[in-house]
Amino acid sequence: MAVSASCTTLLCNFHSSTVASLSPSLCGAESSSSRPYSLNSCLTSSSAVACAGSRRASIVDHCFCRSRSKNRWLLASSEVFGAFTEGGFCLREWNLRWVVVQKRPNPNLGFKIRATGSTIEAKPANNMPNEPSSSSSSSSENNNGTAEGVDNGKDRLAKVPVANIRNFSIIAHIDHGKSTLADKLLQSTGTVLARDMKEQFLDNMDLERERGITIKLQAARMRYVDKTGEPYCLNLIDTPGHVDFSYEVSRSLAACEGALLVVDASQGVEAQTLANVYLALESNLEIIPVLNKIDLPGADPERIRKEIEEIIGLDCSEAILCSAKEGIGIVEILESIVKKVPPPKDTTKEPLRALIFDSYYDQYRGVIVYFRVMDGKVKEGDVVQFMASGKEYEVGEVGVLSPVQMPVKELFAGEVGYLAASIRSVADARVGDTITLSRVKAEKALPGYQEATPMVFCGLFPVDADQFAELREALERLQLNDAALQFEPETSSAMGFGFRCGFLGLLHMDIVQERLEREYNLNLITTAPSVVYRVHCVDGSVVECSNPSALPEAGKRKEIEEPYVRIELLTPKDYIGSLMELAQERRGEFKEMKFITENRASLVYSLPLGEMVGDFFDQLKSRSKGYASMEYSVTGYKESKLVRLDILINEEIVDPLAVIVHRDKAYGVGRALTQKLKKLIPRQLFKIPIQACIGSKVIASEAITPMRKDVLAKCYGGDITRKKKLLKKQAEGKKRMKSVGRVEVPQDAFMAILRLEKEVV
Ligand SMILES: Nc1nc2c(ncn2[C@@H]2O[C@H](COP(=O)(O)OP(=O)(O)OP(=O)(O)O)[C@@H](O)[C@H]2O)c(=O)[nH]1
Repeated sequence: MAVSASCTTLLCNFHSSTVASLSPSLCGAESSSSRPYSLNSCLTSSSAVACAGSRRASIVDHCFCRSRSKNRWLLASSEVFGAFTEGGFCLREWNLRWVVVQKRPNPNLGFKIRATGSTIEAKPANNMPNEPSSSSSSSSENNNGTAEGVDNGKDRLAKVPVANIRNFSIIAHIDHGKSTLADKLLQSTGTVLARDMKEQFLDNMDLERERGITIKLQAARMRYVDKTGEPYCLNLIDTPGHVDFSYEVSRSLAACEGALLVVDASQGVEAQTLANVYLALESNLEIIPVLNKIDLPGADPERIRKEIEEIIGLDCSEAILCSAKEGIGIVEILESIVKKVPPPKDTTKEPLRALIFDSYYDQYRGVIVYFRVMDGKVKEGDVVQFMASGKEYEVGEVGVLSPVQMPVKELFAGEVGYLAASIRSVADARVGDTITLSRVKAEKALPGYQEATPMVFCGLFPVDADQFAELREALERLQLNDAALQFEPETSSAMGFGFRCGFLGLLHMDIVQERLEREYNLNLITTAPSVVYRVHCVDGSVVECSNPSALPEAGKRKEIEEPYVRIELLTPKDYIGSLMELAQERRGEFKEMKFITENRASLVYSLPLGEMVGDFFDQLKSRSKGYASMEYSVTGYKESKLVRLDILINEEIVDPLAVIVHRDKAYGVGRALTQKLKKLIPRQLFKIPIQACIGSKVIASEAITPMRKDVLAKCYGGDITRKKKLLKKQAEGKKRMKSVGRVEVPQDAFMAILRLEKEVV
C-alpha cells in the first residue's frame, strides 16, 4: 500500500536542541513519538527553502507532527541521506529536518522523500527500489524483527535477538584491501546508498583519503538478511593497517568475536598480516580467511592459501576468494560471518559494563564515546559512571554507528554504539575505561587497554613566534581525539618557543604535522625525530630524555640506555643479503632466520629504535624493490655507547640540530651533517663556519663562503692605498655583521639528519 502525498515543498532546518526544548502541546502539534517538536517555529523559519531538482533522499529516525489548525503533517528526521544541494541548501548536516506533507504517512514504514520539480512525494521505502532506505528509531519499535519484505539496508536500527548479532573486524596488512572490502560490505547490505558511496567510505579524514590509508578506526552497523531469510545485525569495526597504529587494532579486536583476515592473493602473507593475526588469536577471535584481489593477473589464490596454512597454521580450506574491487565473493563473506562468527553472550540482565574503544570531542555535544556493551543495557536518561575516572554523567543520547550516528532508545549487551552525555573532558571517559550504571554498579571493570606510549619525539616550532598560542590550542584540540599524541612546551635559543611532541611513529608524526598545517593554518618548523633515552647520572638519578639538547653533560652521566625493538622482516629470498646488510649497518643484532615458504624468509633482529627512526623503512623498501615488509615491537632498554653531537652554526649551538649518536658513528655523522648543512644553508654576506662537536671537541668543520660585493668596482686606476682602505672597511663590516647577523636555517636543514644514514654508513 503506497502512501503518497504531494506536498508543499518546504524543507526546514533546525538544530535539534532548539527544537527539542519546545513541547508539541504548546505549539499546537501532536506528535506520534514522545519527542517534543515546535511546529510554529518550523513553519515560520526563515531557513525554509523550496526544494527544486529531482534528487531523492531517504529519511531515517522520522516522527510526525500534525498542525491542529491546518490539515498538514510534518515529517521530522534527524538525518536525511542524499544531498539536496540546490539553492545552496545541503541536507547532510546534523540537524533536524522537516518536510511538510499533506497526508499522514504510515509510521510503520520507512520513507523516502522524492523531490521532483516543485513537489515532494513521500513513499514507503519498499516501493522505491535500488536505494536502500532506512527506517527509524520509531521503526525499531515497530519492527517485529522478521525479514519479510525488508531489504538489508532498512531497519538496521531494529533490535535483533543477541543470537543474531555479529561483531567483527577486518584485519590485514596495509593496502591489502580492508577499506575497499568494508565499502563493498556497506554497499551490498544497503547501509550506504549507491549514490552516496565514495571510495574508502569509512575513512572520513581528508588525509586518510588522500594517502589511501586508514588512520582512525571506524565502526558501522549493518543489517543482513541471510539466505534463509533470518535478519542479522552485523557490527563492523574497521582498523588501520600501518604499523604505527597497531594500538588501534588491538582496541577494535577487544570489541569483537570474529575477524576477517584479508590477504592479498598476489602478495601473500606480510609482516602485519602475522602481527594482526596473532593479536586476533590472543583475543580468541574466530578468524575467517579472505583472499582478496583475485581479479589481478598475478593472483595465485592456491599458493597463498597454502602459504597462510603453513605460516599461520590456519585452516584455509574454506577461505573465501574475493575481489573487493569487483564485488566478487561479498555475499559469501556475509554468509560466512553469520555462520562462523559466534554471537555475543546474552548478559543483558547483568549490571551494565561497556568497553570504550574510541572517543572524540564534539564542540556542541561534548565527548562522544564509542563503546561495545559487554553486559547489561544503557538508555537515554541513565546516569552512568566511568569506572576509572569515577565521573558520573546523565546520558543525553545513545545510538548506533551506521556508519553515521543514529539515535536509538536503548543499547543491549552485544551491541556497539555511541553515547553523548555532555562530557566536558576526554580524560573523564578514556578509551579502555568501563561504563557502568551509577545506581547498579558492576563489581569489576573490564580489562582495559594498555596506554599508547609515544615512541618518537620531535620539536614543533611556529615559524612566526606569534603563532605559539595558536599552536598550543591546535595541539590541545588534536589531542582530544588522539590520545597517543603528547606535547609539552619547549624553548630553544635558536627557535624560540615551541613544543616537544611525542608520536607513535614517523607516519603518526607526519600526519599530525600535516593536520596542524592544513587544518589550523600554522607554519611550522619540525626538528629531527628522536627516541626517549634513559640516562643514569653519577648522582644516582635516572633522567628520561627525548630531546638531545637536554641530555645531561658528559661529566654528569654514568651511562645512557636506549630503547630496542624486535624487528621481523618478511622478504623474498633474493633480498635476504641486502636486508641483512641494512640491519647490520643499523647496529642490528641477528636473532633468527627461517624460511616460511620456499621463497620467502623471515629475518628477526634486535635493533635500537633510534636507528629505525629515519629512513629505515624507505631503505627496506628500496633494497627489496618494495617486496619486503616489517613489523616491530619494543622489547626494552639496553645500555649503548652514545654521545651527544652538537652543531654550531656561526659559532653558536643550534639546539634543534643536536643528535644523539653511537660513538662509533659520531665522526661519520658529524662530517656528513656539516657537509649537508653547507649545501642547505643559504650564503650570507659573511663567512659562516659550521662545526660538529662532541663536548668542546670539534670533530668536523665546514664553512659557507660569503657573498662578496665588489667594493672596488668604482675604483678606477691604481691607487692601492684607497683599495686597501675599502677592503679593510668591507672586512670590518662583515665582522660586525657576523657578530650580529642571524643565520636563517631552513626547515630542510633540521631534517638533514634523517637523510644522512646512507652517506654515513
Ligand atoms: N585489483 C584490485 N585492487 C584492489 C582490490 N581491493 C583493493 N584494491 C586496491 O588496493 C589498494 C588498497 O586498498 P585499500 O582498501 O585502501 O587497502 P587497506 O588495506 O584498507 O589499506 P589501509 O587502510 O591503508 O590499511 C587500493 O588502490 C584499492 O583500489 C581488489 O579486489 N582488486
